[in-house]
Amino acid sequence: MIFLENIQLRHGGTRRNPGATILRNVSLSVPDGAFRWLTGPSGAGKSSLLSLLHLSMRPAAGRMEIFGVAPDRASRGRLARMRRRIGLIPQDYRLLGELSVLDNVVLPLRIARQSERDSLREARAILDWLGLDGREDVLPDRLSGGERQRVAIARALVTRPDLLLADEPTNALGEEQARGLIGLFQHLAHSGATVIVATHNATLLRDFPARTFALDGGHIREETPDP
Ligand SMILES: Nc1ncnc2c1ncn2[C@@H]1O[C@H](COP(=O)(O)OP(=O)(O)OP(=O)(O)O)[C@@H](O)[C@H]1O
Repeated sequence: MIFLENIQLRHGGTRRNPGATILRNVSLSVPDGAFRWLTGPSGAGKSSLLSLLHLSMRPAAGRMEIFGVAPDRASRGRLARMRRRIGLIPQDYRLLGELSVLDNVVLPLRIARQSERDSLREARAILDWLGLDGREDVLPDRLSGGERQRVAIARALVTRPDLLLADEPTNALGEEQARGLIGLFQHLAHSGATVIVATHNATLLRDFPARTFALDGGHIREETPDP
């Protein structure tokens, strides 16, 4: 369960200068096992909201709970454990350039100290599903944009996160791949994960109807009901 109440988020603040307000009075709740779209014009605050939910940014004001825990009251160790339950597909992928495709995808499992054999098996299986078999040993800068995006997707999915945050996860993919991916995300939600996907893609929004948060100017302009 995700719960935000009157959240305010600022970027680039210092002690003297509080920085620009990016999110204003954002309140929302998302139950476990729900799929939600997040949409809105460029600069509306979608990536910032995902960073907040990824526990990469702290709100300047408001109340927040992820997995029933208020991050501002959690210990450092607890925060780290919460982060490990969250998968993020960033808009800019953030792959490690000196690591192969396979090592980028295995890394979160190594950090979680899973057995190396199981980790490699799981990473290979997900790379296969994403059509990246045969690309395991390649460095990210030798990949196409769509391949890079699929590596970022594999890295987020390999830990089987309880909360999956995806920032424009289909913008470098073909139509067929994009539809397959959203189908997979909805399947993950049916299996109990909470999935939030930021997109501008009107075709996907139409073809995969789900409750949608429409952000505009840093606040939720509209929350469409379940279709
Ligand atoms: N590190 C930063 N420092 C200061 N301002 C920032 C920073 N990152 C983003 N912003 C500002 O925050 C606002 C929201 O940006 P954000 O990237 O969250 O929007 P978005 O809805 O994801 O946009 P897009 O669809 O273009 O990705 C914008 O005005 C942006 O300029």
